[in-house]
Amino acid sequence: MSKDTDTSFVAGLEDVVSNTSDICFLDGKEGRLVYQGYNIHDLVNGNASFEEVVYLLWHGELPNRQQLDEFNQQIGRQRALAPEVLNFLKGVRKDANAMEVLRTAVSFAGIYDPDNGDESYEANVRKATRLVAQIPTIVTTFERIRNGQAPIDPDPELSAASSFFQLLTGRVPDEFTERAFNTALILHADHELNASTFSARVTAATLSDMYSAITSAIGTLKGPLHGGANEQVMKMLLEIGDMSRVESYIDEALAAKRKIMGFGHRVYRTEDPRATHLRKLSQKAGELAGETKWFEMSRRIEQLVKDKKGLNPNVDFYSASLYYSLGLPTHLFTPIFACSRISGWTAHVLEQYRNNRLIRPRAEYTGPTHRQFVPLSER
Ligand SMILES: CC(=O)SCCNC(=O)CCNC(=O)[C@H](O)C(C)(C)COP(=O)(O)OP(=O)(O)OC[C@H]1O[C@@H](n2cnc3c(N)ncnc32)[C@H](O)[C@@H]1OP(=O)(O)O
Ligand SMILES: O=C([O-])CC(=O)C(=O)O
Repeated sequence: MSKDTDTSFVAGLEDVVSNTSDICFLDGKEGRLVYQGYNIHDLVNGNASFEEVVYLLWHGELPNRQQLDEFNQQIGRQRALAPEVLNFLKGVRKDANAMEVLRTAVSFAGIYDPDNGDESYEANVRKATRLVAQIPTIVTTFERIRNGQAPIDPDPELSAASSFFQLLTGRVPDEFTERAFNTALILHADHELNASTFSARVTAATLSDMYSAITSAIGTLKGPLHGGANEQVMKMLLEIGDMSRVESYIDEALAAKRKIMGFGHRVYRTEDPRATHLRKLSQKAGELAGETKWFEMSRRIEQLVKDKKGLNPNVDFYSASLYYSLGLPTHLFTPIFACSRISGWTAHVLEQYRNNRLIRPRAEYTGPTHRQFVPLSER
């Protein structure tokens, strides 16, 4: 078959540049992650709030005091779910996968969004604000319902980090938990053209709506090669169970050519700069919880995988033991990733709408050509 394209096949689109973007700069050789010009280390060390980072990703500038107060109010006021979405959460099977519930609830929420059908840019910013506000409410409310607990009304005055714990447990978290969770939300907020963000942009580029794009992204984040890895890391730690079993577990897994979850990255060839913060927070959270074994086992796994395979931990590795030490259930780890990444997904969808072109790559055809059709009666 004649070839009508000059470009050659690149497995997994590795290093292929698909669009320009002002949102996030990733230097895989130096291990640098920059949101709209700000290094994540400066955002974390400067005690930025997650809300400031969301504003930065969407508008390209950090908010001043008045802009931040207004933005916090907008988010706080939009946390409550539409009754139809709440009823969906009450009716869905209690043993459902939390990411599947989130994916379906977000898709459902789009139908009841007050701006449904309005595709103006302003309406899309309002939809993005509702998504940032309501995804944590969906995640925490379903968790309570499935545990036989009554949903909790959101408190519009709380920060995103505090609100998550209040909606889950009914109590505002202590200072360390609030700070650690806020940091984790900042670190997961955006990451250039990762698989789920790309998926959101592909959907948006057909000029489909914001909720369709985010539904695509949630389905993509769920996979264990992407956001789903954080849950798999904790399952691995629990399965190993004890420091004495770490080395044999890793040796067996590597000998069987199984992937060690939370290691490796398509772009970073150095330490993932997010892991640097999450490692410290995991250690501190373990000390405060009075159980350091998950952190210590993680450190040992890190050493072994580095020595034996030359691989570094990614964002999903230390977030697992951190969340576990903060008392969060393992099956909420990937939905928590979505509570943060919704900021980056929506920033990219808005950017796609501002400067759109349909995303439609080609495949290199490897199947047969010119086969002779045989009628059904002769096959
Ligand atoms: C938020 C995020 O999405 S971060 C990533 C989260 N995912 C994970 O932690 C899952 C484990 N990691 C992986 O599967 C991969 O490293 C990915 C998916 C992140 C990147 O994948 P790719 O860039 O396609 O790299 P690929 O899978 O081809 O790996 C290259 C080589 O390193 C090996 N390798 C990569 N990651 C790992 C790992 N975690 N454990 C063991 N070996 C690994 C591969 O087996 C392969 O070896 P080979 O060349 O001998 O066959
Ligand atoms: O960039 C990627 O491929 C995956 C990742 O680390 C992220 O989405 O945070």
